[in-house]
Amino acid sequence: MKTVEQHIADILSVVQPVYPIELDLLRAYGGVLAEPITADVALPPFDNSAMDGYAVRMADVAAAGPGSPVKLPVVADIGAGDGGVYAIRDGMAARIMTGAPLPAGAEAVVPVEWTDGGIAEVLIRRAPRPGNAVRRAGDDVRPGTVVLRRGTRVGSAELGLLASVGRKAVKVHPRPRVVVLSTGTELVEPGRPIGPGQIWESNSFALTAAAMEAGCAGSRHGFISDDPGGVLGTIEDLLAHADVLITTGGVSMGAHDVVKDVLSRLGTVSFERVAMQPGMPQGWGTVGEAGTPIFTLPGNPVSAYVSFQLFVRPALARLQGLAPEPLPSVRARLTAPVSSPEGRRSYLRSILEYGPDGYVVAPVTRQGSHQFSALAETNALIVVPEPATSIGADQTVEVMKLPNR
Ligand SMILES: Nc1nc2c(c(=O)[nH]1)N[C@H]1C(S)=C(S)[C@@H](COP(=O)(O)OP(=O)(O)OC[C@H]3O[C@@H](n4cnc5c(N)ncnc54)[C@H](O)[C@@H]3O)O[C@H]1N2
Ligand code: MOO
Repeated sequence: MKTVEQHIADILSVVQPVYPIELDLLRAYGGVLAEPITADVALPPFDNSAMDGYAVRMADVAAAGPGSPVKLPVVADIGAGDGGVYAIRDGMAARIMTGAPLPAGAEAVVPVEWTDGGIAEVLIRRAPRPGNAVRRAGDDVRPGTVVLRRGTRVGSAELGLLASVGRKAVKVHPRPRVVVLSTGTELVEPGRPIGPGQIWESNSFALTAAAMEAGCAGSRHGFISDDPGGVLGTIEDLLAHADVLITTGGVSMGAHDVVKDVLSRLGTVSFERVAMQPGMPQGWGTVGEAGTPIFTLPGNPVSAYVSFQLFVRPALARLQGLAPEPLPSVRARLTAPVSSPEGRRSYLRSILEYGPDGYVVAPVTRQGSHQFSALAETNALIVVPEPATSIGADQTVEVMKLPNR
């Protein structure tokens, strides 16, 4: 059997980033920058007021106090967006609004609350410190600064920053379109009644959401029954809409393991056994003219989910131009003994907590590949190395943190 590392390495040796494209800002949301972003101008571009008030010179207002107000003539009224050229000299004040350019000669802004709010003249009742309520040009960003690095995901803050440095569009690796298709004659759409031998389809929901959690545009195709013609035709149709295809089910030793049969005939997908539990039967390869990566994950719901996190997630990172990092892991103290089949690496569903003595991890009791309720209770996977068949309580183990949990 193949090791987990070998399987990841094989996948990553083929998967390439989605070709970067230039997208208008809101369309770029969720993509990953394929270029560094440099500010051409300073931010703010000019000295300006942080408050509504009066631009003043320090010598005039230093002595202002509640009992000794200072009266100054108001020589200008400067609003945000005012492109005029203004200056004040000793003995003058200018009325100024938040964001308005500071007049030449001004040394501070007195907030309107410290004054009588006068239009022609103003009475100032409190002395500002030098530079009060003044925002200097370039105090946010200096011209020539790289404000966003290549490989940054474009989220809400990044979009705001891109707009504020004047960008209309950016080059990004767009969110890969991940289409999830389940197979199985026993499957029924949730909401519909189930008959004997049937179950509600769940893998495609979990994996579509997991793809979204990994930064992709996930879409659920749903499920089809184990009919070779249908599976082949559906996969071919989906290729037009997918950067990555994920199927679940039909890859082990069963008489109706249709995904395996159909894709083996295409010859680009290999089906292997990886020395792990859950998730031993794995298939992956490329299909169609564009060489679209396809992952054929095992049908057992926990196996499909764990396989996604171990194998598909790093590939999706690579597709987005990101480092194909494994899930983050920590060392934690086990609260209860665990067991594992010899020669296979187990990923045991568990609850990881950080307490006064560091990380502690509690395995859940239901570790079956079909026991999705146990998975939903947990936030981590205990990694039991291949040679180990058991690990005692209080031992320290490696624990992978599951995303978004
Ligand atoms: N003789 C052997 N039998 C099995 C082996 C083996 O090595 N020898 N491997 C077992 C392991 S491990 C796994 S994992 C499964 C993988 O089987 P398949 O990928 O072929 O999946 P199916 O047989 O189609 O389904 C397995 C299981 O999961 C349920 N399922 C499938 N799809 C869904 C779905 N979309 N939503 C909810 N549940 C789903 C399905 O009903 C089965 O119970 O094979 C073992 N067998
Ligand atoms: O290896 Mo299977 O993936 O246990 O359930």
